[in-house]
Amino acid sequence: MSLDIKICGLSTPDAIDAAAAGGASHAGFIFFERSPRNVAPDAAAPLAARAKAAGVVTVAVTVDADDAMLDRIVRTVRPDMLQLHGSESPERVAAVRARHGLPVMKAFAISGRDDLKKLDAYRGVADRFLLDANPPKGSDLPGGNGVSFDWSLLASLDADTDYMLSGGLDAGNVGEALGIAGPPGIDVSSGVESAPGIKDAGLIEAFFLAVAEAREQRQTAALGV
Ligand SMILES: O=C(O)c1ccccc1N[C@@H]1O[C@H](COP(=O)(O)O)[C@@H](O)[C@H]1O
Repeated sequence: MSLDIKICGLSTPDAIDAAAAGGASHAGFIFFERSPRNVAPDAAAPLAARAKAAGVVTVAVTVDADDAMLDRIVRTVRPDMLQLHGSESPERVAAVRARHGLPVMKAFAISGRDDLKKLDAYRGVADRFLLDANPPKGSDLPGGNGVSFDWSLLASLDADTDYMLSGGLDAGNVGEALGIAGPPGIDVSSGVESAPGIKDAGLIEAFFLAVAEAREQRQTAALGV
């Protein structure tokens, strides 16, 4: 089974290259001023072009952005996909998708089974889901907090739900997350940073190695070797 891997919060050519070299399927760029990973559209444009040239799908991450901001990002950065990480309604997701003609990944904060029911109103509207942890109390950010949720909750998701598992992943826990949830995609940001907003090529490489190791182990176990 294939696995999409998104490295999020990229802001330098070196980090793009490390993500692409490791085999990232998606590269995320944060357009949210309060984030230490925030990039201006003008600065993100050449980075996104670099990721695209390496065959990586580019994702613009926004939080309750208005049309003017989304217009500017789409015009300048030309992302392949939009990630809506705020409290966007199903109607807003549909409107954004129609206005820009781009696939939309809608993010949800998960802390219990009831949170997964919220996805239902977005089925057939969002192209994909991103399931993240609830931000810790007092956090200024809706994502990128390095916090995980109970991955076993995902066992109750419909098998055909297309999502990325996100929140607090790193090289040390991604194998366990894959084993418990078996997601179609994973997303990491602070787990591959040496400090908030500073991506570390060594940590990115370690993350991909941990994913490869875990997948190999699962394959071996499935074959009963
Ligand atoms: O990373 C941010 O600063 C951010 C800001 C605003 C919205 C979303 C953000 N990040 C998203 O959250 C996930 C999880 O991050 P982490 O791995 O727990 O640090 C990240 O991949 C982004 O999609």
